Amino acid sequence: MIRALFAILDGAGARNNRRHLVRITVVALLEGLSYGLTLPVVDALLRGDPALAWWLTALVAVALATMAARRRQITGGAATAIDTIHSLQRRLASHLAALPVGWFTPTRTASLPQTLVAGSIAAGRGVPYQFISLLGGVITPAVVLGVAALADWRPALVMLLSAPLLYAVYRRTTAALDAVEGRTHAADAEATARVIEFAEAQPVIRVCGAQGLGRALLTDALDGLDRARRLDVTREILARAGFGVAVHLAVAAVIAATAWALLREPTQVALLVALLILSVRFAEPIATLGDVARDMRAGRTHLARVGALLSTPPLPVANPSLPLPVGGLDLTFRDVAFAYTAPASDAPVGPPVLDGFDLHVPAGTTTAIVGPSGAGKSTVLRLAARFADPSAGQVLLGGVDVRDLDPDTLYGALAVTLQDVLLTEHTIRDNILVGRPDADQASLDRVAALSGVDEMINRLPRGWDTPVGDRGAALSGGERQRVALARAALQDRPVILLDEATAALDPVNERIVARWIAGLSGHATLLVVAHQLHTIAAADQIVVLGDDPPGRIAEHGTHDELMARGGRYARMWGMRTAAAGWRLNPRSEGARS
Ligand SMILES: Nc1ncnc2c1ncn2[C@@H]1O[C@H](COP(=O)(O)OP(=O)(O)OP(=O)(O)O)[C@@H](O)[C@H]1O
Repeated sequence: MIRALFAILDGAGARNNRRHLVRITVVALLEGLSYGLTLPVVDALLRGDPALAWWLTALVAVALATMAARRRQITGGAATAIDTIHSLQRRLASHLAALPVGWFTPTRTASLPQTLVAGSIAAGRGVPYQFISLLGGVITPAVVLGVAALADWRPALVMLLSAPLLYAVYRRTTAALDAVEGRTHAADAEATARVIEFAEAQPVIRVCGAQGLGRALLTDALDGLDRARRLDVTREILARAGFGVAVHLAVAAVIAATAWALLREPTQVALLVALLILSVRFAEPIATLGDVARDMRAGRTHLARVGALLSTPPLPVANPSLPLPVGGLDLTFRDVAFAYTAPASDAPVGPPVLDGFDLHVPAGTTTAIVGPSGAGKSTVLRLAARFADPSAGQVLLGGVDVRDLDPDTLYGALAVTLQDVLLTEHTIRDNILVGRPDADQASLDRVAALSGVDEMINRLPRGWDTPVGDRGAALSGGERQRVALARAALQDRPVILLDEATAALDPVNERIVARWIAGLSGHATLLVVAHQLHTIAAADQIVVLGDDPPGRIAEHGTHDELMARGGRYARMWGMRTAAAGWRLNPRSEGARS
């Protein structure tokens, strides 16, 4: 555990905890000495030895020193724990911010609160609270053993022999419990992910009448957790009982050895009594190890998780000092291949989504990507934003491979609006200001007008100060997209990536997106994934991502060029235009207007 703890501490944290280990060691030594002094005191008392006064004075002096050292240990322990928790949580937060976006799968995300909170608390408690028992359980008996050896070697030898045996029992029981704890945590994370999924999917589950299926998935996960916990508790009880029996057997052996050695020597009765008292003192601190075993085991598991998280490599940057060219930036995909991989391994989970994909978006121009659902349009944007890296080929921003750019440089050049708009539980103003916190009201008004947010502000009673609710739940899909568009426009970045929200497929939002694109084109390099062809008809370049062969551009050109060609794009346009003409007629449902 100590290795796991020091492996995750930074320099200052390690120094603090090392200093505190010294305090604990001093207390444990003094405690062992005061236990040990009971031997000469009892011996002198029973013999009527005049040296009793000296031994008593020594015992009182050591007891006072122990009290003072313990006081220092308690105050120092609290400060060490608080500092450790605080600095570790900060490190974990900044490490998380540097991890690749693809790392955040639902199961990993579900276990994060436990790793962040329970993990850092375990690190904080490790030395100040758990090592007290651990070191006390080792150092204090060692001192007692030393004192016993000075009086008589036979009980001391039994104590010495029992120590490795007790240690072996302790290691064996904790190792078995570690394995169970690991399984419990995995079941815990799985159940948490299922609970979140179950809660979030409620509307779909109810509308589809799939309550039974939803509940079955949830109860399966909870049953798994229940089984793991039962096993955990059973093993815990057996382990504690086993260790307790081992400690009592050790005490019995010491008492038997003492009695066997000294009972036949009537002159040594005083020493016999003193050694019997000492043998109990020997076992006492060891027995407490059993009590803290669960805590220590849980602590070790939490520390291992924190260690694993901290050792997850951050987004690799090949050449972080490379700067971007000043001014407009072009975006190039050069012979890119990409397949999604399983979270736990690098094994592809399906066929390549992109294969031999080439695209050049000149600086200051607008390129739109269209194509059938699942063709890989959003994936192109994810690669441009480096939410994932291609398995082959390159994505170049301003001529520089995005893998060579420090994340601050890369994200300093990009504004990204995804299909699933992410808003935080603050006001409309706060959510837009995330893009540029120091922006003035004039800038806010400008982007609000460009993104259709002005209409919302005028309509909503609290205007700019309207809370958007949990993840923007108080706004419609189209309204959420408008806030996100305003945020991206406020960022004023040379490159803007927009994945149109399918939740905003209505003529009003379509016009808003078209106006937003027109307002920014020429000022920034725009790459837009479009679900509404009308929003991107004015784009400088439209690329159609095909599914035959998949992951490649089937055709590209301007709207007029593609229409004149009469290929895929023209067919898509024709279908969308035809679909737009359909409406429900009260008299003949499905009739064309
Ligand atoms: N995280 C993921 N893990 C595994 N496969 C994924 C993941 N995300 C997307 N895919 C798969 O990759 C393919 C391309 O997905 P992508 O989201 O890029 O398509 P799209 O063209 O944007 O679709 P849509 O128009 O429906 O949004 C799809 O087959 C999809 O199932």
